[in-house]
Amino acid sequence: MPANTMNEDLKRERQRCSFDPKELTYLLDGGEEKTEERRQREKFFLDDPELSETAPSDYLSHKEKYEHAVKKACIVFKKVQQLQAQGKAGMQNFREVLGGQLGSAILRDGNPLGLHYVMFIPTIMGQGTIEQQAEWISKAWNLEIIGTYAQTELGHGTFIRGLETTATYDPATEEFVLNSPTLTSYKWWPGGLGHTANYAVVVAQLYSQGICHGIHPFIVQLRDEETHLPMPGFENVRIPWNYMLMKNGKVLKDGSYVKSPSSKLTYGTMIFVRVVIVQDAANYLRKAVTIATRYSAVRHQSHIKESAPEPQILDFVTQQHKLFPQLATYFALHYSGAWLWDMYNNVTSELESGELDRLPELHALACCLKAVSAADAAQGIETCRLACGGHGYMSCSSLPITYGLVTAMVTYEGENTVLLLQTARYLMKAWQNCLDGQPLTPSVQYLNSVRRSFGGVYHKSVPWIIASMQRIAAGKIETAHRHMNDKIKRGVNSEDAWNETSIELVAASEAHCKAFIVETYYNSVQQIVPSVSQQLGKALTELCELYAVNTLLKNIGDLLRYSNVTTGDLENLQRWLEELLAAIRPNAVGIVDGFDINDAIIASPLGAYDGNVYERLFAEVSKSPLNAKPVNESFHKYLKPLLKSKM
Ligand SMILES: CCCCCCCCCCCCCCCCCCCCC/C=C/C(=O)SCCNC(=O)CCNC(=O)[C@H](O)C(C)(C)COP(=O)(O)OP(=O)(O)OC[C@H]1O[C@@H](n2cnc3c(N)ncnc32)[C@H](O)[C@@H]1OP(=O)(O)O
Ligand SMILES: Cc1cc2nc3c(=O)[nH]c(=O)nc-3n(C[C@H](O)[C@H](O)[C@H](O)COP(=O)(O)OP(=O)(O)OC[C@H]3O[C@@H](n4cnc5c(N)ncnc54)[C@H](O)[C@@H]3O)c2cc1C
Repeated sequence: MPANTMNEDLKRERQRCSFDPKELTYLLDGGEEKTEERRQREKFFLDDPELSETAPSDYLSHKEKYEHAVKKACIVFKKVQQLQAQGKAGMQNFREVLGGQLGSAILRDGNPLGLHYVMFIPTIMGQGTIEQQAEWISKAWNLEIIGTYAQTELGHGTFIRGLETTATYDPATEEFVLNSPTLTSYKWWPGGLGHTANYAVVVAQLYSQGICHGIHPFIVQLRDEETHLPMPGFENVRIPWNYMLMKNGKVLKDGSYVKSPSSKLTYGTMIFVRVVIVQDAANYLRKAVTIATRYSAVRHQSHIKESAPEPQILDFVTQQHKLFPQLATYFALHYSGAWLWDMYNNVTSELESGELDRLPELHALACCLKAVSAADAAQGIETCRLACGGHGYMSCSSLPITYGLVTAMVTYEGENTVLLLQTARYLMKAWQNCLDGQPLTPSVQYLNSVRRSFGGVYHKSVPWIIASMQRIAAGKIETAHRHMNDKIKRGVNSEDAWNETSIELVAASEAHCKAFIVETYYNSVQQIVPSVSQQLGKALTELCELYAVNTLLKNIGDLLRYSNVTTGDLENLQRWLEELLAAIRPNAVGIVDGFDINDAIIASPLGAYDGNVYERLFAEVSKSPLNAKPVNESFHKYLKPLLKSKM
C-alpha cells in the first residue's frame, strides 16, 4: 500500500466540513486534556507489539481463539497495573481505561476477564457488607482470584424467582450447602465460567430454618487456586456462613433471617449492567457508522446523472437516509446513556442511606433504555453493513462481528421484551395515578399535560415533535390500560389480561422510551450549543432534528392515530427530513472524524482514516492461510478424482 497517501475524496470531504472535528472530539471526551489522556492510553495499549494482531483471529480455531484471548487479557491486565502505579487507572475509571471500544478492539473475540470486572466485582461492591468488600475486592481487583456472575441456569434465565439452585443454611456448622440437583439447574451462560474463573457469585434460593427466602448471592469457589482443577460439582457444596453476600438480606448465625429493606436490591448488579449497556451500544454504533460513512465517501458507483462521472455513493439520498440517522442515533443514545448513568449514581447513593423511593423509576428507565438502545444499535449496525454492499458482508469489514456483539445485548441482562414489560408495569401504575390525580415521577410527568390537551398545531420544531411523541406514548399507555381493564371487567383475571394485552404494553413502553430519548437528546443539545462554536452547534442541532423527525416519521401510523396531525403536516415533515439530510451531507465525514476512533479500533479496511479502501481490502484477504498456496490439497484429494470419474 502506498505509504501516507490520503484518499482524494476524503481530502475533499474534510475540506468542506463546516466545523473543526477536533472540537467535537473534545466535546465528547470532556475536554482537550481528556482527549489527550485517552489517546495516550490507546497508544499505550495499541502500540504494544504483543497486543497487535499478527493474523486476524478469524483464522484461528475456537480453542486457539480462547487461548489467544487469555494471553492478551493477561498482558492488558499487567499494563493496567502499570497505569495504576502511575495513578492513571483505578476502580473509579476502569470503564474509561478499558471500557467498550478499546477493550473490544484488543480482545476482539471476547474478554475472558470481562465478567470479572463488569459483574463479579460490582456485585461484591453492591451486595457485600463492608467486611466482605474488604476481604474480596482487593483480591479480585488485583486478580488474585477471577470471578464470574452465575445466575442463569439451563432452565431459567428470565424468571429468576424460578432458579433451582439452592443454598441451605446449616447452623450446626455455620455453613451454606449449595445444590444444583437437576439438569435444568446447571448454571449455564456465565462468561468465563467454563475455563477462566475460579470463583463465582452464584445466585441461589436461600433456605434457612426450613423456609425459602428467595434468591440471594453467594461466593463460591469453582476451581483450585493453584491447580485450577474444578472443585466437585454443585452437589452439597459447603461454603462458610460469611460467603453469603449480606449487605441487604442476611442470615444470622443461628439461622434466623433478616429481610432486606427491598427484595429487589438483590437485582442491583443487573441495573448497573443495563445502565452500562446503553453507552456500550452507542459506542459500537458509532464505530459501525464511521466505517460505513468513510466507505460511502470513497466508493463510487452508478449514476445520478448519465452525463456526470460515477458519484460517491454517499451522494445517493437513500444512502444518506441509511447512514445519517445512525449518526444521530449515536448522539441520542450517548446523551440518554449519560443521563441514565447520572441517575444511577444518584439513586445508588440514596439507596446507601436507605432511601428507596426512586428505585422503581430507575428500574423502569434502565429496562426500557437498555432494550431500545440494544435494539436500535443492532439494527443501525446492520443498516451500516447493508450500506457497504458486498464488502460490508466480509468479516474483515468488522461489521458482522460488531453486529454479533450488539445483537447479544438484546438478549443478555434481561431479554428485551421482558424488560419492556417491566417498564410497562410502571407505566400502567403511572397512568392509574394520573387518573386518580396522584403525583407522578419526573419521567412520566408528561402524562398529565397530554391528558389535558390532546391536540397541538404543527410547527417545524423539535419541541413539537417531543410533544407529538409524548402524545403517542400517552395514547398507547391509555389504550393498553383501557384494554386490560376492559378484559378484567369482563371477568378475565388480571394476569391473563396482562398477557392478552402484552403486545400493546410493549408498544407503549417503546413509545415512552423513544419520547424520553428525544427529549433528553434535545435538552442536552440545548445545553451544549451555547458553549461550542456556532458551526458545531449548528451541526449538532441538525443531527438532533434529524433524529427527532426520522423517529416521528417511522411512527406515522401512530401519529395519525393519536394526534390531530394532517397529511399536509406529514408532507412538511418529509420535506424537513430531506432538508436535514442535505444539510448534514457536507459534514458527514467531519462528524465521524470527530469521533476520533483510532484505526486499530476501527479494524476495518473500509473505515480507516486514510480511506485506502481497496488497497487495505486486498492486503486483508492476502492474510488468509487459504490464499497461501496456489492449489489447495482438497483439489487433489476430492475434486480431481471426482472430475476424473466424470471424464
Ligand atoms: C483484562 C484486564 C482488564 C482490566 C479492566 C477490564 C474492564 C472491562 C470493562 C468494560 C466495561 C464496559 C463494557 C461493558 C458492557 C457490558 C457487557 C456486559 C456483559 C454481560 C453479560 C451478561 C450477563 C447476564 O446476562 S447476567 C444475567 C442477567 N439476567 C437477567 O437480567 C434476568 C432478567 N430477569 C429479571 O431481571 C427479573 O426476574 C424480572 C425483571 C424479569 C422479573 O423479576 P421478578 O422477581 O419476577 O419480579 P416481578 O414479580 O415481575 O416484579 C416484582 C417487582 O420488582 C420490580 N423489579 C424487578 N426487577 C427489579 C430491579 N432490578 N430493580 C428494582 N425493581 C425491580 C418489578 O418491576 C416489580 O415491581 P412492582 O411492579 O412494583 O411490583
Ligand atoms: C452472550 C450471552 C452472555 C450471557 N452471560 C451471562 C452471564 O454472564 N451470567 C448469567 O447469569 N447469564 C448470562 N446470560 C444469560 C442471559 O441473561 C439470559 O439468556 C437472558 O436473561 C434471557 O433469558 P433466557 O435465555 O431464559 O430467555 P427466555 O426467557 O427463555 O426467552 C425466550 C423467549 O421467551 C420470551 N419470554 C420469557 N419470559 C417472558 C415473559 N415473562 N413475558 C413475555 N415473554 C417472555 C422472551 O421474550 C423470548 O422471546 C448470557 C446470555 C448471552 C446470550
